[in-house]
Parts: sequence; C-alpha cells; structure tokens
Amino acid sequence: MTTKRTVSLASRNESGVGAGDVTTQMTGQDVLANGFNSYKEGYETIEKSEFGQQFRKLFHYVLFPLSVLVLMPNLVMLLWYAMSKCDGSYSHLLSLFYDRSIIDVLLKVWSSVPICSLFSISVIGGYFAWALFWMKVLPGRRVEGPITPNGNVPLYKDNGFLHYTVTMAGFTILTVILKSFEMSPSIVYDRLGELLATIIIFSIFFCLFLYLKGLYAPSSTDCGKSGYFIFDYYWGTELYPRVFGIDIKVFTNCRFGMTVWPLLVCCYAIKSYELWGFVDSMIVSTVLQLVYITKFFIWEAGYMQSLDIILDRAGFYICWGCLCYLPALYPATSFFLVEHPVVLGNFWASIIFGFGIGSIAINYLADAQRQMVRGANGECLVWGRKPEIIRAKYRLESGEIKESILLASGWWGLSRHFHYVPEILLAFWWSVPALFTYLMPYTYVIFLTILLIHRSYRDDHKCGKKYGEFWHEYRRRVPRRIVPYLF
Ligand SMILES: NC(=O)C1=CN([C@@H]2O[C@H](COP(=O)(O)OP(=O)(O)OC[C@H]3O[C@@H](n4cnc5c(N)ncnc54)[C@H](OP(=O)(O)O)[C@@H]3O)[C@@H](O)[C@H]2O)C=CC1
Ligand SMILES: CC(C)CCC[C@@H](C)[C@H]1CC[C@H]2C3=CC=C4C[C@@H](O)CC[C@]4(C)[C@H]3CC[C@]12C
Repeated sequence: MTTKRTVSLASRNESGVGAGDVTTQMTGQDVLANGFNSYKEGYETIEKSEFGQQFRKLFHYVLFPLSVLVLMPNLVMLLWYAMSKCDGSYSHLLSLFYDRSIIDVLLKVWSSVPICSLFSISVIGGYFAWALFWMKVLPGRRVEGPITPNGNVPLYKDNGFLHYTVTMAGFTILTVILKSFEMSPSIVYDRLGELLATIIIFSIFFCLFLYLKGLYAPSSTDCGKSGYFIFDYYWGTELYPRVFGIDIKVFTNCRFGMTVWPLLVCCYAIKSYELWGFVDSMIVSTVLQLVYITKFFIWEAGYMQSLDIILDRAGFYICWGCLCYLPALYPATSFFLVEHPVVLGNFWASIIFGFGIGSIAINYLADAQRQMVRGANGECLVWGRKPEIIRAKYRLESGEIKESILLASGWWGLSRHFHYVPEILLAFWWSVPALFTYLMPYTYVIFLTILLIHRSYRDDHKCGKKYGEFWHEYRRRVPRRIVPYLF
C-alpha cells in the first residue's frame, strides 16, 4: 500500500501535450488502486482453488524451468545432429528413435563429438578474449537504460555497432590469413558439433556462477531469489550483473550471441562457396541476415529498453539461450543451404531479397517510431500527424510516481505488437530460398512465431501490472495484439 498522498497525474496542459492524451484525472492512490488492483483481480480469478494455486506454483517454479533445463541442451545437440548427420531431415532424425530409446539416441549424439577439445576451447576462448577486449576498449556514448522497479538507472557504453564492425573486419582479415596457410573458417561448419557441445557445458557452469553472484555479490539492488533453486537458476537472480565492469547481458546477448550469428552465417557461406561456387539462394539468405543483424547493432541502444533487458534476469533463459541456443538455431537456414543449394534465378532472388529488405525496414521503423516519440516527449509527427499518446503513470517500488509515453498511432496504432509481423516475415524471407522440400530451414521461423506470440502475452502482463488503467486504455484504443483486425 502507498501512503495516501495526492499526486496530480493529468498535467496534460502543464506539460503541453497534444490532443491524443488520456485526460484521466486521478490521485496517485486512485491510479494504484484502480489500475493495479483491477489487473490483479483478473489474474487472481484464475487461481480459484487451493489445489489450482499449488499446481500453478509447482508448474511455474519447478516443472516448467526443470523441463527447459533438461530439454534445451539436448534439443540443441539434436538440431545440430539433424542438420549435419541426417541430411537436414527431421524424419531421418526421428527414425533413429524407432529402434532405440531416447537415452540411447542422446548418448549417440553427444558421444559423436569430442567435448572440450583443444580446438573448441581455443576457438571459443579466443572469441571470448577478442569480444571482451573490444567491448572494454572501444569508445561509445553513455546511454541510460530505463529506470528499474527499484529505481536504478543502468548505464551502457553504446559501442555495439563499432564492435560488430571491428569483428567483421577482423574476420575478413583472418579469412585472408588462413587462406595463405591453405586453411579456411569453414572448419567451423565441419566442427560445429564439438563447438556447441563445449559452449553448452561451459554455459551451464557459467549460469551457476551468475546464480551465486546474484545471491552473494549482486551488482545492484535489482536482485533477489524466489526460494526455488530451479527457478532462480533458470530465471536468474540479478537483472543487471556486472563483472569487472562488464555488463553480462550485453556480453552474452549482443557481443556473443548476436555477433557469433553473422560470423557463423559467413563461415557457412564460405563453405558453400568452397563446395559449389556462387549459389544465389545462399547469397540472398546470407545478405538478408547480415542486413538484419547490422540493423540490430545500429539500434542496439534501443534493445536496452526491450523485455530481455528490462524484465528478464541474467539466468539460464537469457544467458544460456544467447550463448548456445541462438548460435545453433538462428543461422540454421544457412547451415542447411550448404548441403542443399538452390538456384533461384535473378527474378526470384530479387523478389525474395526485395520483400526481405522491406520487412527489415518496417521492423526497424516501428521500433524507431516508439523511441522517437518517447525521446521527443510526444512533440513530433508520426506519419505526418500529431501522435496519439497516453501519458501513463506508474509507481516504483519506493512509491515514487513516474510517467512514460504509450504511443497509440502510427505502427503502434495498428496493433499493440505490430512490429512482430515484419519480424516474422523477414525471417521467412531469408528461409524461403531453401524452398519447401524440408521443414528444417523453417525451424527458426516456427520458433520465432511461438516466441513472439508468447512474448506479446508476457508484455501485456508486464505492462498491465506496470501501468494499470493506462494500459487498459491503450488496449481499448488498440484492441488487436499482433495482427491488425485479426489477432
Ligand atoms: N528475433 C528474435 O528472436 C526476436 C526479435 N525481437 C525484436 O526485438 C525488438 C524488440 O522487441 P521486444 O523486446 O519484444 O519488445 P518491444 O521493443 O516492443 O518492447 C516492449 C516494451 O515497449 C514498451 N511499449 C509497449 N507498448 C508501447 C507503446 N504503444 N508505446 C511506447 N512504448 C510501448 C513497454 O515498455 P515500457 O516499460 O518502457 O513502457 C514494453 O514492455 C522488436 O523489433 C522485435 O521484433 C523480439 C523478440 C525476439
Ligand atoms: C528456452 C530458451 C533457452 C530460449 C532462449 C531464447 C533467447 C535466446 C531469445 C529470447 C528472445 C530473443 C531475442 C530478443 C530480441 C532480439 C532483438 C532482435 O532485433 C535481434 C534478436 C534478439 C536479440 C533475440 C535474441 C535471442 C533471444 C534473447
């Protein structure tokens, strides 16, 4: 409960905001009572019985995270095995299970590669050293992340794009040097299995370290535990852990996951070139992925305001996910194309490329629009008109009332997560060069669709809790979740 103090929450005219604002006049107490409680009530009706509550708790804190912890490392290795040893065919992979038990198949897969070999330790260790070095020394403007529920404002060095450029340049130089020794970075394609196995094992211990660090030496007050070890290990115990000044989530998500992805895509393209020469399907898919990743690094400061950073703690889900799952799955279409080259011809290659670039552009514009409106405090034009905005109030843990802008026009007026539509489409466009004979090249698009639908619910839940009645007002104005008029 907050102390009963009156706060004027609708200083619309004082702040000089335009016609699209919500004109709600409430006290701080009213907002917190009406907004937060109504949301909570809706949530609590689901948990009617004592049994229901207990089961929900058990599922949320133990069963679900435990399943993810057990399944994901094995699924990553099975994905690699299907890609490299089963001709990219899931039915071929499934046929292994006909005459063997699951354990036998998993043993076969894991034992087919050396774990922690000198090669894999050198490659992964070498990349870690490279990324940490440049992350530390490259300059960048200081960017403030959004204020956390505990009132902390995390600071970042915005050197992601520079880091990406230096790394891609370094990769090009390394490729030339290796060539003079008759070697090639395509060895990464040949030995991906042992690299994945090694990083999986390393990351499991790394997440344990993060769990302990959050409990015994947290970097800020945005930390804590639920009391369930499995859940805390899976979810993390700290929002913004730093080690020797290195922001762990920036490292795992951006300097590792998002940077290793383009490196792998390039290694696979080189392998394809070595096998077949120039193949247009590989080129289209590779260039679209590289444009998308370049866009990500241009927008990296914006990523610091996304769910991964402001809501998800540094645990197995995000850190293990970005160290292992992302490098295995996200470039999977390129891996597939190495052994399944397709000649598209200029016409289809240009059509696919054009749609891919269009989708990337719309996704970027939607993300940028929201940031622009917030940055300009609503004093700007959206699609040539004054933006419709909601000045949404929320309360920090300390009880302090803050204000944020919710944009309800432009891309954000079409649906509440319209930017997910081009995000899914762009992934489709870089997968479709593999055509439709196999399911494998669409694994990422399928995963992404599920992830983003689930994420839209998570975000609604988070924003409903944070903004209460203001979020409901936004939902009334923009009723569709992702697809305009439909869903
Ligand atoms: N390829 C992949 O695997 C994935 C890619 N993505 C992409 O990453 C990017 C970021 O997406 P994501 O992190 O999911 O979420 P968003 O960038 O949409 O961030 C969600 C946050 O934005 C704020 N917000 C919500 N609605 C509005 C509004 N109408 N006006 C202003 N602010 C609003 C809220 O934060 P606040 O608390 O600040 O109000 C909300 O929690 C997108 O381009 C997405 O497509 C996302 C997930 C997976
Ligand atoms: C079950 C888990 C192991 C699954 C782990 C999933 C994570 C690897 C991914 C979850 C959300 C993903 C991302 C969110 C937003 C992004 C911005 C976009 O422009 C680029 C991709 C990404 C950084 C993306 C990366 C993987 C996730 C963190």
